[in-house]
Amino acid sequence: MTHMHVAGSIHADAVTPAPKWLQRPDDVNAMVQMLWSSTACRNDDGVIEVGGVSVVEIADRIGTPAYVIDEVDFRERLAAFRDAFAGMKVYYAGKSFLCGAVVDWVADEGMYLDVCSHEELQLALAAGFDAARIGLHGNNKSEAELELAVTAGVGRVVVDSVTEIERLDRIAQEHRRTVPVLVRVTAGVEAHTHEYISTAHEDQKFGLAIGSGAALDGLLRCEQAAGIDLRGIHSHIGSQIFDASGFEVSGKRTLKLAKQVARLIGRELPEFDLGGGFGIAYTTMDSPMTPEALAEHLREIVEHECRALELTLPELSIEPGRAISGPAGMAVYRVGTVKPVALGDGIYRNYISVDGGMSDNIRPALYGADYSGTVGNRASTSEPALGRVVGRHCESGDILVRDEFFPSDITPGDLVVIPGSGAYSRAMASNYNHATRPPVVGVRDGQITTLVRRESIDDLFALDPVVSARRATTPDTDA
Ligand SMILES: Cc1ncc(COP(=O)(O)O)c(C=O)c1O
Ligand SMILES: N[C@@H](CCCC[NH3+])C(=O)O
Repeated sequence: MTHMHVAGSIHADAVTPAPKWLQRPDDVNAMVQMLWSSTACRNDDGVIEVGGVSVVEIADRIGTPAYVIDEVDFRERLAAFRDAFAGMKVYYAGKSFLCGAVVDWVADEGMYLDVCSHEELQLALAAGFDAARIGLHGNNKSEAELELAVTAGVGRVVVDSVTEIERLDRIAQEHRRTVPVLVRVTAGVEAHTHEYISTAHEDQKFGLAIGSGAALDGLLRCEQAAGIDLRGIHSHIGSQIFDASGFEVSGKRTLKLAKQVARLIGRELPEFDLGGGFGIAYTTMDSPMTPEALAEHLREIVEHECRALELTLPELSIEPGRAISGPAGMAVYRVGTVKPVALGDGIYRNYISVDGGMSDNIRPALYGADYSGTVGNRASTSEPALGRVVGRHCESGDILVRDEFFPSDITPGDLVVIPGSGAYSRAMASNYNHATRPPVVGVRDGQITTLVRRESIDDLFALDPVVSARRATTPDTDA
């Protein structure tokens, strides 16, 4: 077992018994509350409600598994970043979760949008988002993708290699445009997070390394490119980061590079993007910073360095994704089987199998990510028992919640609700074992709205020419 935490329930009076070191109800409640979106609560019947809708109603009407987004909470988090970072541009990182409704919410809150693929760019434009407020990322942007960025007039392209600089310059010139560009650099920082979501060390695919001189070379190439308007530097150190020290080191190294560039090109670069990566609480072991605290830290770091280097303060921007979409979402599953497995010394663990799994949340399998969970359809007074929520896929690593206390009377038909599921869950969902990807519903003021519909088996069959052809010629036996 890695560690214990409580996710349990939402109200102090119903909190699942906490470990000994966490016995003060106020502490428990505050930490547990952090995991959930702002309108989530357990109602008088012991059922979890969000946006004024009970998870029982959601499960009955929409089915399970389902992702549920608390619209009020999502918008509050957008606004909290916008206000805390006033004077800076806040780009919502669409990779964490993007759909038409989210594009609208980002636009309504007056914010910017970070897209990192041709498809995300197409979605944002199809949903009517102002191209000038879009930033495009990606380490291997295609010709078609860059062409769309140029012709649509995206606000900035963050370039990631010399090949891309040459490609973008050519495309921009073909269209007689000049494209605003930031150069993504790696500052050689070891961010305190999982290796696969750490992006500022130099031996990986993103960015141009400061240490080797590649970043300086890329910046100078951009400055000389007729199709490129070099605006500044971009540095993203990684994701699910709680500690500002990584930003401090990368800020120092990046601004030193900005100074060096300013000397060589005879002008200061007007923009600097610090990336995203701000951590959220998946369990009570995590303690995220507020947007206000983050803004203060990041401002201080940049102001201090600029003063020391005698640089004018550039226009700053950030790209939070998870910190906005993550806590706004929860996943709802139906329990299918409960299997107690003896661990020795009279201890057992309940393997709680639900109707989803690694196809709708790959993060535990991919990063060893830890989640919390609770029974959502009822409160229980039964003794807590150690549980592991597992999916229905053909993998023993198909785990959704590794260690959590659930009521010992948890039973098939119960609903398991997993908070913190708004980011990188639906966005990274797959069709493994031909699973159909779950829907995303928005809840607000007692209403359920489909944000992304559930995939059907017909959607999957339609991708398969053999099955499609045979179905077309086989009489319908269901009739
Ligand atoms: C360049 C860039 N910006 C922003 C983000 C968003 O990260 P997060 O969702 O952790 O805030 C990422 C993902 O790690 C990224 O690679
Ligand atoms: N997908 C990752 C973070 C995104 C990394 C993007 N550079 C996660 O679930 O934590």
